[in-house]
Amino acid sequence: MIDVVDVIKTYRRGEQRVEALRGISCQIPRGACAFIVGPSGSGKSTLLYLLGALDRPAGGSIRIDGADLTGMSEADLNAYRRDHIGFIFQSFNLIGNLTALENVLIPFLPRGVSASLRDRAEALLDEVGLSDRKHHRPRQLSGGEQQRVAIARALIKDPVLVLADEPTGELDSKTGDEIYRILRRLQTERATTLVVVTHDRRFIRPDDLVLEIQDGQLLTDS
Ligand SMILES: Nc1ncnc2c1ncn2[C@@H]1O[C@H](COP(=O)(O)OP(=O)(O)OP(=O)(O)O)[C@@H](O)[C@H]1O
Repeated sequence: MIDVVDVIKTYRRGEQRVEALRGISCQIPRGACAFIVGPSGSGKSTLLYLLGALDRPAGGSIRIDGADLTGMSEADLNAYRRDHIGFIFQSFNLIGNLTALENVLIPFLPRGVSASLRDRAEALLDEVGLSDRKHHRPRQLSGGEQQRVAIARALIKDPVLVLADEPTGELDSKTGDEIYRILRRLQTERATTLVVVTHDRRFIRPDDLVLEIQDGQLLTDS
């Protein structure tokens, strides 16, 4: 369960203060699929980054399965993000000179890769339909294939939470449909919580949680 209470985020832009989030409260049940929607500049990515421990709120609290992100030291926050949260970005963010398999293993490269971990990475690439692309580099892969590598990379650490920021924003609609099919299948199989920022509401299903933001405030939470 993700528990967000009265979260505030303010940015400085020169002399100006931008109130990106103005008291957001919501709960996302474990294993849910939640979509953050709203107009451009409303605070969607800001909320996603706070949930992903990439930044800290100026006020309020965020708990994930009881872990209080807002109370953590910088080192603990970095470790929490590294070990428990998977990220999927619009522009895939793969490392160009590494193969698909090596990209999936990135979260573990600094700590060493065991044979069983390598097997797990290969199995994940099989699951996202890239069995015959494991040793290709990103430039040899289509956008949809690159995003599938990114999905495998997000899942390799068995995260409690997967965050996706416009995951189909750079893909055509057919490829986008495919990416959501894969994401949802893997999320359901693993009972991982998935939170997605999108402009495209056609991917939202009736059982999903919809967090609609406008001017840094939540309009609805269901
Ligand atoms: N690092 C930053 N410094 C200053 N202002 C920022 C920063 N990041 C975001 N903002 C501002 O905070 C507000 C919310 O931005 P955010 O990126 O969260 O919106 P968004 O809903 O994700 O927008 P979009 O749909 O266009 O990506 C905007 O006014 C934006 O300009």
